[in-house]
Amino acid sequence: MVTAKVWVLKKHFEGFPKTSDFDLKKIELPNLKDGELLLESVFLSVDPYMRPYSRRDMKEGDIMIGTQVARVVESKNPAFSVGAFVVARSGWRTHFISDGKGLQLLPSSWPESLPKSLALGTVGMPGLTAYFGLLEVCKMKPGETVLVNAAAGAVGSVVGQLAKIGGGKVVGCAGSDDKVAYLKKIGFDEAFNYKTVPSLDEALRKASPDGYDCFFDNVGGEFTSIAITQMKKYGRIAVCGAISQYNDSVPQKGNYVQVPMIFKELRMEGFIVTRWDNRREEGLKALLKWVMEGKVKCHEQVTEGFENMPTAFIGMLKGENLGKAIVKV
Ligand SMILES: NC(=O)C1=CN([C@@H]2O[C@H](COP(=O)(O)OP(=O)(O)OC[C@H]3O[C@@H](n4cnc5c(N)ncnc54)[C@H](OP(=O)(O)O)[C@@H]3O)[C@@H](O)[C@H]2O)C=CC1
Ligand SMILES: CCCCCCC/C=C/C=O
Repeated sequence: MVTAKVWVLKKHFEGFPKTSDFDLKKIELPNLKDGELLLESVFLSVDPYMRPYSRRDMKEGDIMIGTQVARVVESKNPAFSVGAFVVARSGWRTHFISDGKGLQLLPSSWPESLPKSLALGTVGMPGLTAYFGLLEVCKMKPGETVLVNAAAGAVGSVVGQLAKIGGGKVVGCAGSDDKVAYLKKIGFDEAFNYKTVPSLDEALRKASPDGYDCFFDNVGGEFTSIAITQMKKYGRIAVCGAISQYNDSVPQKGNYVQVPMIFKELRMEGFIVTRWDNRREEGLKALLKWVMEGKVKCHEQVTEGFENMPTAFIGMLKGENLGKAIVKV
């Protein structure tokens, strides 16, 4: 008999999540039936989407949603052998039983030298978000200038590096001087700390006096209102995330987007990465290749211990992560 530890949403978040909104519980798992397998989480992901999706998809008492890299520890399913690693969407649990549906085996080409946790970051959902957002939503072309915010995070850091691979100029904004130094190290042409610049408008203008062809927006809110005025004619805005708004109890009121959109003839498109699930293999193959060639660098903010899941999640929302926020069980 295996005892799983799970984190449940004790109370829906009001404003910024608090550790008291979560409860750690234990669940006895039954013996396996034919076709089932027992998995043990090795790395778990904490992601911004958990904040808005918890309100939309969960009720109090539910196990927190989320993705992990897990190892098969027992199997009565011939498609999964003991010792294999999978990416699962099984929520915040140390152990779980699956019938195999929805589990994604790590590619057989996954190099031994590469941390498996990258399957939750650069070579996983956030990397795919950067890849399809830049390719299919921004439709970035060589020579264009790309702006990305939350640039030192899981998605943003990949966006900037892919824009460089694609022959663009890239400007990144992040919330600390260490993050800015990291962006310069991984090849961003311009980077600044949006929290300390006297004027965001001026900082954006200084970084690219001619304006921006593409804006990969991870933040929304006031940042977007200011950046949109500096788009070039026919610019494209990929609305990827709105993390500056996820914790609002009262919706923000900002400048409206219509006038700059009309006069600059902009295209602004929201997207969810799962739109390209049918091209997942293509995206992962490209990302894995660039990582192995050293063209895309990865950084992870690893929190040790399953008991620290809520702290890691809250820390990521506060901006404490450089690169992908991961919990190592
Ligand atoms: N559409 C889609 O399919 C997907 C969308 N997303 C979205 O992409 C965005 C980035 O996600 P991800 O890369 O995983 O997360 P990150 O690794 O970038 O972590 C979140 C970062 O957001 C920044 N941040 C937090 N609060 C604010 C704020 N009020 N204003 C500005 N920045 C803030 C912080 O960086 P800093 O220190 O720079 O402020 C923090 O480190 C999120 O909005 C997320 O919801 C992610 C995956 C898929
Ligand atoms: C791995 C589960 C599917 C994740 C989809 C994430 C979409 C994110 C939206 C905003 O953050």
